[in-house]
This record gives sequence, structure tokens and C-alpha cells, in this order.
Amino acid sequence: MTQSLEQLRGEVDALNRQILELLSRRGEVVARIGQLKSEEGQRHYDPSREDQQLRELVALNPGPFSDATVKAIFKEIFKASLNLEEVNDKQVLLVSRSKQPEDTVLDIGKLRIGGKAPPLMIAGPCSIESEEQMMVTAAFLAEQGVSILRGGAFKPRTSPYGFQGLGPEGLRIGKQAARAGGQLFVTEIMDTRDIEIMSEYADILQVGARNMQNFALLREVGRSRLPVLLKRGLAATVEEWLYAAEYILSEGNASVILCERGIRTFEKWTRNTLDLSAVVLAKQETHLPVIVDVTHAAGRRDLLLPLARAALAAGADGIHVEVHPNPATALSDNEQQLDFAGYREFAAGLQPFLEAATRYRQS
Ligand SMILES: O=C(O)C(=O)C[C@]1(C(=O)O)C=C[C@@H](O)C=C1
Repeated sequence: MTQSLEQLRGEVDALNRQILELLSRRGEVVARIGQLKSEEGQRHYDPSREDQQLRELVALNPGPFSDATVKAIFKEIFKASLNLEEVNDKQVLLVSRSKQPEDTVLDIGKLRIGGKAPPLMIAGPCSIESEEQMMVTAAFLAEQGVSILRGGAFKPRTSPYGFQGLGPEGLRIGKQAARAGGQLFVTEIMDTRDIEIMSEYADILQVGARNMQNFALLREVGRSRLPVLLKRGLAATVEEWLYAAEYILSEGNASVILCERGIRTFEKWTRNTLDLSAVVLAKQETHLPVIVDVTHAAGRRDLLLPLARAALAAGADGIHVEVHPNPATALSDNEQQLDFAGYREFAAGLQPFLEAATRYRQS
């Protein structure tokens, strides 16, 4: 007796439903495997386990599909399962958008960072060198509408013989200057032992690029309640950067600002390569504010303005730039800091872009 096309299709539909049900059940089991692996810090991809399954399936293959076809179908299933394991992994991250769809907006003093807030400027010298230098800079930047004053009191220098910063005295000067300019003060923390003194002076703690994977430091600033500006490491992937932020959030501090500052590449005409796709990715994948440090990204003054414009167009929540009253005499980074006239020109050139970015964010 020949079966009608309709009957056969009915049989196929019923089999499809069974296959789908089995696939879904398999997916649930795999998700549990994924969770176990995440907890144990194991890699999800396991080629030898895939190989073992393929060999067993080929041995059991009753036909009519060829061994190659069975292998190809199951390889697709492994791929989809792996995705499932990794998606579930990402979803548990506190930094991720899937965990918190809405933007994190930080309220620090009178200032708002992130979300629809206008992009802000962070500026100041690389190192705090003297009271006069900081007071003059803070006054100038206040007049320019800069709301966050930066300056390093503890400096991570390549050479141990380079200027290491004024330490606690630098912190005192930085805070005093920022208060005089009505600004917030951001400065770099390098050592977990400095957390107490830092908390006394800083409004925002910066974790520098070289310390991005200093996990003890990340945990320490995570236990503090101060906002943290987390720079991306010199050679860190976006994933490593976001995991670094996760360390801070996992200790209970959700006030994290990510800062892209260029990465090391083979390019020699710039100090680092500004990775704008990382800015876009960080904005898409996380709910945290993202700012761009154009000074370190470029390492040359002539690129600062176009890179800052591009950063705003890419969705950055702020721009970080180094400004010194007399860069030629600066104790660090004197090649790349702007003097006041340079900053004036930079700010004027950026203004229309800041306004456009503000309108766009509020639309
Ligand atoms: O058994 C595992 O370790 C799994 O992660 C599950 C599974 C699978 O789908 O069978 C998924 C990905 C791995 O590459 C290997 C196997």
C-alpha cells in the first residue's frame, strides 16, 4: 500500500517535533555542563569530547545518512551547544547589558556621567608637580567648563628612576586645586595599601592601564564606594577589560567608568592605536559609561581633536585629555600634553561635536 504524500509529511512533522524536543532537552543538559565549567573556570570548547561523540555516532550509524553527513549535523549541534554555554556565561556578568539593559548613570557630586547626560571633559596634567601648577591648571580648566580635574600623585613609570609622583602631598594639592576650580578630582591608585589615603582625597579612583589586571587592586577598589575610572590595558582584549570591570562590580561597586586609551599595535606613527570599535562594543555589551583618553591613544597633539570628534561620534560619554601649563617642562609625558592655548583650540574645535553628541543622546 503506497502512502500519500500528505501522510508521509505528517510522519515527518511528528519526527521533527521529536527531534526538536530531544534537541531542546540536549540544550538544557549542555547549559548545565556550561554552568559547571564556568564555575570551575574550565574552557567550554572541548574538541576531544566532540571527537569521542562523533566516533561513537559513526559506529552506531544505521544509515541512510552517510557518516560524513551525520558528523556534519552533529558538528552543527556542538557549535550551537557551545554558543549556548558561552551566552549563558556572558549573561551572568554583572557588567553585561543582558543583566542590566538600561545605562548606568553615575551621579558624582553635581555631575552625571553616562546615559543621556552630555559627554563630559576630564582634563589636567599627567603628573601633579607643584601647587602652583595645579592651581593655575584648575582655574584655567574651570573657566573652560571642565568638570573633572585629573593629575597623578603616584605615577606608574616605565623606569624606576623616572619621576614617581609627589605621593600624599600630590593628593593634597590635587584635591585643593579641584575644589578651588569647583571640580571633581580623579587620580590614579597603584597600590591596595593606598586605598585609605586615596579615599580621603580623590572623588574618582583611576585604575591605570598597567594595573588593569591587578586583581587585588580591582577587588580593593571594588570594596571602596568611590567611582572607578578603569583604563583598558595596553594589550588587553575587550573581553579582558570587561572582566576587569566585573571584578570591581562583583565586590559591590557598580560605579565604574570604562576608559579606552589605545592599544599597542605594530603602528609606529602613533604611540598607541585608538580602538574605536572597543568603545562601540563596550557601549553595546555593557551598561557602563565609556570615555576615551585621546592623549594616550595618539601620543601626538595633532591627532587629539579628530580622535576626540570620532570618539564622540562613536558614542563616548566623555573625553580625557592631558593639559599642562608648560608641557615643555613637564616631568612626564611632555610630548603629548596640551598647553592652555592648545587646549583652548582643542575645546573650540570639539564644541560643535559636543553639542551635536548631546542633542543626539537626548533625542
Ligand atoms: O561535554 C562538554 O564538555 C560540553 O561542553 C558539551 C559539548 C556538546 O555539545 O556535546 C559542547 C561543546 C564542547 O566542545 C564539547 C561538547
